Amino acid sequence: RRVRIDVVTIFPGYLAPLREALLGRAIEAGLVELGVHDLRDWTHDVHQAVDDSPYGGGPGMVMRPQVWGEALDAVLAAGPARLVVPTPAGRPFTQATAQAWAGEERLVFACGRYEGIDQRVVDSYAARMPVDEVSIGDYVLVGGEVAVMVMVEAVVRLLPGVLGNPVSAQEDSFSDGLLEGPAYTRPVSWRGLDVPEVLRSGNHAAIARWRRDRALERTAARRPDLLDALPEDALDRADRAF
Ligand SMILES: NC(=S)c1ccno1
Repeated sequence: RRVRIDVVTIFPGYLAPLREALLGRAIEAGLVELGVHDLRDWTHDVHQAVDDSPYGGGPGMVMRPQVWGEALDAVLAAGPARLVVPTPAGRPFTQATAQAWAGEERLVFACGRYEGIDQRVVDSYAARMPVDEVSIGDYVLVGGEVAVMVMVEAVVRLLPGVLGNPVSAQEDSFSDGLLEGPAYTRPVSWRGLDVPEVLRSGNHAAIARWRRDRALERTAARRPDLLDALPEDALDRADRAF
């Protein structure tokens, strides 16, 4: 099953890293198809204007609906898709979002400047297809391109055949609702710091318990909100003892 991903942007070169390394290999292996389109290809004026000043006044510029409408009509002509618009004003993009989108056949990402795309673009397409305005975090970027790369990587790594070891996608941070704990590899001692004994004990129950305790400890310290969001039965007695 291949996924088709299209990205519309005024900075197509910004998306070049998607063709590197793991994602590049997934594209070459035919696990994912990637199309990057320059929004300015759908302008008709000599200045290739893609934005204009906002009605109601205020700082910055807003991206023009006509250009976006022609671009998205052209890209969407290839078939139904989920339209994704990265924006700081969006719903949070999480691992659950990535899991859900990994099941889609087609994703189209519209990269807008931070000041945004004329709302009528989202409103007109939302009438006939799924449209998600999502945020990768509470900070402001210059445009949506970096956010699209984050989301494409989070989705594509979940596709069958992309990760060498698919189990790790299941055991990701967040898959059990907790942050992952610390990881270690050789040498046993490095700059006076030793690998925790238990990890070399061969006692798999003790190792699992230690790892769970470290995940609970880290989650409580860094992301208490994730602990609060855990379902009632997620923590067993040993967890609670922790
Ligand atoms: N936080 C997100 S998704 C964003 C897009 C543009 N600027 O910030």
